Amino acid sequence: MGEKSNLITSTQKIIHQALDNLGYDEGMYELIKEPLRVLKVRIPVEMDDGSTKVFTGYRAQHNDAAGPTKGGIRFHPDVTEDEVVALSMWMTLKAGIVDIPYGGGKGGVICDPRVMSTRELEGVARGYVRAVSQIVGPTKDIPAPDVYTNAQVMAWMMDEYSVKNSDDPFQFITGKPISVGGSKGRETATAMGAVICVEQAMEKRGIPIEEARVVVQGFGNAGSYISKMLYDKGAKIVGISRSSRALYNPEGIDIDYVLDNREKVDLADHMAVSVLSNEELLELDCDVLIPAAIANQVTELNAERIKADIICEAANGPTTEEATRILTEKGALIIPDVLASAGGVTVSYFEWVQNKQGFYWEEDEIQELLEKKMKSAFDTIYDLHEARNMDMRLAAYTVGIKRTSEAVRFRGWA
Ligand SMILES: NC(=O)C1=CN([C@@H]2O[C@H](COP(=O)(O)OP(=O)(O)OC[C@H]3O[C@@H](n4cnc5c(N)ncnc54)[C@H](O)[C@@H]3O)[C@@H](O)[C@H]2O)C=CC1
Ligand SMILES: O=C(O)CCC(=O)C(=O)O
Repeated sequence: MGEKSNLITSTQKIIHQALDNLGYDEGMYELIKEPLRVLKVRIPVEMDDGSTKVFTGYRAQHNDAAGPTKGGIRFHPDVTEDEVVALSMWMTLKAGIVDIPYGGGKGGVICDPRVMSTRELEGVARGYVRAVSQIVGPTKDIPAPDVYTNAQVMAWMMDEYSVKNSDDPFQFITGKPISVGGSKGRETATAMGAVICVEQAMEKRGIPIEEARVVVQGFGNAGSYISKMLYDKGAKIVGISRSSRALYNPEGIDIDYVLDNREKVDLADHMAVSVLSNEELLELDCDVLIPAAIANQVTELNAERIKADIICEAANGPTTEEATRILTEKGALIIPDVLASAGGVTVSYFEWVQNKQGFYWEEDEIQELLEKKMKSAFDTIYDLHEARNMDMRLAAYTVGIKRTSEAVRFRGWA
């Protein structure tokens, strides 16, 4: 069994424990341990050289008892069905944690946008929507951005959906550009949610933000805004990375400079005391480590050497089960992915609501609502972790699975 399959088995194990905590029987677990639906699709795309390439994609719908399924679509060469399945289960947990009326869904296409032209990327985006069109829609399953997909990709997807569904196509997908029904604050929402959690955790650990040394892995949508927000609040960002390499400077990296120059100088090597690998980055001396890239980064192979006191999982699935055990035993406070990265889906929900009502809120209103949801979610999970002496991940799963399991029971499905 590969590493990705471990994503499913470890998720199932914790969901099982969470359902036990809530007093459910095996029947509930039998239903919830797997998605209700998984669709595999083939997407033919005409490439720039005139050839046709067929891409493989997936859409998993974990459970829609509590509402339509919801979750991002990732374009990445390492996408697998197992990964998409695990990601859809985590989306159910996120929706439960921030208390919004969705179940979990997730999609992915095996492709590498870094080596594709804009035209080819648009072909994959539109082809994916045509391929999954039977099972998605504003009342069934609402996609959103994830790794290597962004607002432009969401706009192409919405436009493709509008070809066959001309009524209110904005409600089909979230994370869109503002001019086509996007929400203010969605682009920064995942980062803002994670930063709110980091601040709450620092308070618990007595670390003043101005004294905090922070390492962030990944400098995309989540990682770059997290770095900028914490930098603006006075934290020292001592390490950052992209897939190719990482920068370290114990005196702190000028994040404004990196953001202003990222196209020109990539990750601004000259600002670093050392240029490292992504593996070395994770082991740097710091107070807060924020994996914000891909899954399976902190494992039993490096967990002992992780020095951070707080690990905030802005990425989905960055820490394995064994690594969670090692870090928890070492006394680290883990803010699990299903909590730390729930800001994105929260503001996606606000976007969907705004699309439905046709009235749009200001950014400060969105941020206020997001802050309220994230703070309340953090407090509920942290209090359960303390009161019942369970690790933060199990506490988060216990809170997160409640909404869907209750909906399943009320509907008589299990
Ligand atoms: N964008 C969103 O709203 C949400 C994103 N997330 C999660 O946050 C994480 C990052 O997503 P985004 O920032 O949206 O993606 P993105 O595509 O904007 O950025 C991904 C970043 O990860 C880096 N990366 C890719 N492969 C890597 C590797 N092998 N080693 C180290 N770094 C690598 C890339 O260089 C890039 O900096 C993912 O796990 C995603 O599922 C979670 C919730 C919502
Ligand atoms: O914004 C959304 O609906 C989903 C975001 C997502 O895919 C995630 O939280 O992993």
